[in-house]
Amino acid sequence: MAPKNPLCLPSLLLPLLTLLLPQADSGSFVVDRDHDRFLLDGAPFRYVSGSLHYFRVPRVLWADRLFKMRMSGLNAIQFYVPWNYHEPEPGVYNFNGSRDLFAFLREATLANLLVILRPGPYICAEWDMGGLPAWLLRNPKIHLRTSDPDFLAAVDSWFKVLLPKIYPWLYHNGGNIISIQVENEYGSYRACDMNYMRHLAGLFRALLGDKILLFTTDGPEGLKCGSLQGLYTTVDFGPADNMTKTFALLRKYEPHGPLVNSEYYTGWLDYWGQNHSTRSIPAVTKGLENMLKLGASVNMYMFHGGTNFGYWNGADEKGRFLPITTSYDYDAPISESGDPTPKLFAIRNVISKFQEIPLGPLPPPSPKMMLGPLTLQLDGDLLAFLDLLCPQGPIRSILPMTFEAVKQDHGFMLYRTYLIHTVSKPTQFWVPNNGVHDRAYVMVDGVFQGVLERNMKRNLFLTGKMGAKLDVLLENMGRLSFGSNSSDFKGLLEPPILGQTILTQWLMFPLKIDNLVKRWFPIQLLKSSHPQTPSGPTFYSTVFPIFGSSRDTFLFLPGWTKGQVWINGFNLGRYWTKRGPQQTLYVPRPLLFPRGALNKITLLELENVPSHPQIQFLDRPILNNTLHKTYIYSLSADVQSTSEPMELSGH
Ligand SMILES: CCCCNC(=S)N1C[C@H](O)[C@@H](O)[C@@H](O)[C@H]1CO
Repeated sequence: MAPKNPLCLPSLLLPLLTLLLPQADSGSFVVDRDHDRFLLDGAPFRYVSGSLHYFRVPRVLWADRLFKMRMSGLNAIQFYVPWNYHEPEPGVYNFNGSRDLFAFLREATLANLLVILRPGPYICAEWDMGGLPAWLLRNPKIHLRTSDPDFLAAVDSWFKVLLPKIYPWLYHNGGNIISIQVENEYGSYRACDMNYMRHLAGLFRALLGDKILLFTTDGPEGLKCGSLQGLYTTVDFGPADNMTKTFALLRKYEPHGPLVNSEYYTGWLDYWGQNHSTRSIPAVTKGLENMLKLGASVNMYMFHGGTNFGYWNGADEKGRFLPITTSYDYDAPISESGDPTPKLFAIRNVISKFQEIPLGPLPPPSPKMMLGPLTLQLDGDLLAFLDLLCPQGPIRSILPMTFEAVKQDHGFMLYRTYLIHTVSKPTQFWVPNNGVHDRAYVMVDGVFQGVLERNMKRNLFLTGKMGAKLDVLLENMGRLSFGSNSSDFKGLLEPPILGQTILTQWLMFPLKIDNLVKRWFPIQLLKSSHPQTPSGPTFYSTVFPIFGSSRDTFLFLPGWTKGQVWINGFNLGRYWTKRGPQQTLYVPRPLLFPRGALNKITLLELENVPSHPQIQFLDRPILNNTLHKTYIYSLSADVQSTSEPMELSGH
């Protein structure tokens, strides 16, 4: 399967040498401007493609998802490469396990699917910082997505590692990659720096050779600044947009060649605290059929969304900071748990009018598991484990430092100071210039006082004796992934104020929570000898066996407020039961140990624990908490509805 590099030449030399060496009769994928179409190996070709993101699906499930996409009638897939997923630190690269994108390319080949690759460097995708690594912000003056030499140096260094690895996978080299996108909707970015786009185009050509089709994608309003001479221009729009007008606009940039919609939205993303997004089947299928009738090539975004595991979700800012939910179900044709939906069959039916569909049935939905309720034990307040969570000890500074300044990219950091005088009357504690990025959980001498949140007007009043410990746990809820006009630094961006006093002399504790949870697994911590009354961020856990085989399931946390979950040491993602709309977290079956082996679940609850610290595993997702109200009453009378009304309120 490995594409051609018969002489095992140094990967950087390959593109140059292919210019000299006669090419074996390898494949070709080109634009035929005379007939407004693509040609694949000389024959007319139209792709019907779907997006799925390997970085949102456990590796053992890739083949399953790709098979279902092929059986849906797709002949290609499209996916991004998140830079921050593969270069966790400058010069440190990770292409292993679920980050082995070359294994994913191999699986796509086995599924008989061509590939449209989108390596960025910026990808948006509701992914943390749109795929750009947070360590870029250790240089606070860097101008992202511009010809800023510091930014370009990091981009060059990354692409000089990635693109030579991609080169053998190009279609004309025997691989399955038929086209490659440069940047992502650059026309929607304020900078509009054509030197940057030209630099990228030159870099891609130098490292990938002159045969691969390079293209750009923009919304209609972005075509002016996002397109570039020498890169094939494509557009993105959804079912509610005017296809005729949008393609007419595209023709101003590509008078000849195939019409391409690189992102036809089959659904949409979800934000914590907002209604669950859906797109209707008739709207989606009508728009798809109209484009296919025109002979356009279409990529459906998303065909399978998957999950924002860990801390990987991004965020948007629309007057308010809006983090993306853990579920990236996207109301896509293949559900978050990999099940074909009615939307998939409707789309498959449309495709069958235009091209051959593989014979045979779609696999049925996977069997699901219900379990519980399970009661969790209190392991202890987060503060009780500070030495283990920050073994190297705190960083001391007069003013608070950002996550980036202390080289903590994701998760949580504890900021500690001491009251220099007694505050006997309730006194306002706040951070000027909206400086909480993104949520602050405030404790005085270990007693939880409440929460401050970015872009949310909320007052918090404290009292405390001179010398009392003031702890502020800062949660990074994910970096802006779209349209941000400035870098999204995380942490306490300004020194907090208590009454009239600016608080200085801070200790910063970057918290390695994932390392500790992994160390705790699989043992069950001894019950804390002195049962505390939990206050503020607190760890809970339990162990449980699954008899028989493990199955997909959905973790439901009735009565819990907000926090993070780990299953067998794997960071499943964030929950925010109190805010919704997502009420359950998808648990992929490969994460669970079958046949009686003990599984361990650990929660870090950040705010308030229910009177009964229980969890359940359900056989269906709850992504729209109005559904939750009806469903939960049919589940069991003793589990009260926990979510608030849909609009943002309270915690
Ligand atoms: C609120 C819209 C955020 C901007 N994103 C848009 S328009 N989209 C285009 C973008 O290219 C893609 O990566 C996804 O981010 C998609 C939305 O799912």
